[in-house]
Amino acid sequence: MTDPRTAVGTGPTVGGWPAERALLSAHLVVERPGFRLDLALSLAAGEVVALLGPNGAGKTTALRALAGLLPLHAGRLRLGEEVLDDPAAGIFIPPERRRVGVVFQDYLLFPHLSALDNVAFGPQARGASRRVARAEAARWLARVDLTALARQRPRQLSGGQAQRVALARAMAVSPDLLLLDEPLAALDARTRMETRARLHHDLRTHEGATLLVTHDPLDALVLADRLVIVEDGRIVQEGDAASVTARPRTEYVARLVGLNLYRGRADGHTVTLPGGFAMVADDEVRGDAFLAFPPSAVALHPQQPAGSPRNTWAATVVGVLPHGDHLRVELDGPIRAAAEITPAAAAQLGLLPGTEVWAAVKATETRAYPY
Ligand SMILES: Nc1ncnc2c1ncn2[C@@H]1O[C@H](COP(=O)(O)OP(=O)(O)OP(=O)(O)O)[C@@H](O)[C@H]1O
Repeated sequence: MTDPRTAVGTGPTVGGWPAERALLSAHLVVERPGFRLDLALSLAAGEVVALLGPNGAGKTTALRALAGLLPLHAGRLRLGEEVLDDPAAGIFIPPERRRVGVVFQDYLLFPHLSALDNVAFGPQARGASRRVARAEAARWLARVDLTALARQRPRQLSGGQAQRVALARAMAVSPDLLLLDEPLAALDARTRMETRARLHHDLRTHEGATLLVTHDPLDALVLADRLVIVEDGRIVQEGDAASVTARPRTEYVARLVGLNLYRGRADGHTVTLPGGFAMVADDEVRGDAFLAFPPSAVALHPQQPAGSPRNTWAATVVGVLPHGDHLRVELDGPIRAAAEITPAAAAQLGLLPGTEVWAAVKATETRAYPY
């Protein structure tokens, strides 16, 4: 069989596959008062994609449209060989007839049913006999290591266990598309870490495509092969974690990956930012460009540092916040920037809101790239 990844084609690709060969191919257009979702999404079989974005970006709307809980106003949704939604052609397949499994944020387990019957619900709703559905459910519970809890009701389960029952329930219908809406958000930090590792393992064995909606960059980085970032109903950036974190293209993405990011005009190694402040970067770019550097690259001094080929500027401290075992210092000046320094350095500088300092960043720690 020809590997579609090596097939010749000039069209758009998804995870290295031509988009027309993707398992899921969707153009989702949903209109709401004051909001329009307009996203093109393609997912390959076995691929895990994280949909990330700020509040109100349209992530849940996209997930609901894929599940069939919201009809498209325009566009088209194909999963495998089947068109699930195509308003222009008058096609709309209801949720229960889609090969789609959903894990909702609060899991939505039936409180009066045992874990086993919760998982058996899907296969039974799709026509399996009670006996077959329960056998199938037992197999799925074993797969997520919950056989011992099969008879428990949801209120007798911990958050992590309930999450895994919800996952088993979604997977028990052998979905071509698995949708996870903030699957770890309801868990405390410790359970979250363990459950994330479990989920990573379980998703690797899922043969269909998986779309994960999350706010948490760590979930996205650990669980997903590819990130799709949505702002105001549109995709603003997509790619694997390494390329997105190396070259953020919006302020939201820069904050997500913890970088200072600016837009300017580049002329070789110099990037001039709005307001006229110019910075020197290692990269050579011409024309419209992004300039990015991590807060950890910003050194703070009481006086202007002399004699080094650095980017330096006078700044005013506007805030100091703990950040892990460091402090994050918000600076105002010719540019707004965040610096990350040790508590010892902060004490030496006597940093308080209003303190005047000099900031310095080496050109070698500053990246410039076109947009
Ligand atoms: N039931 C609804 N009726 C009308 N508008 C809605 C409804 N639900 C959401 N919206 C609007 O649609 C837009 C997208 O919301 P959505 O919930 O999809 O964003 P989100 O990215 O999932 O946000 P969050 O991260 O806060 O869950 C927002 O402007 C929201 O106000």
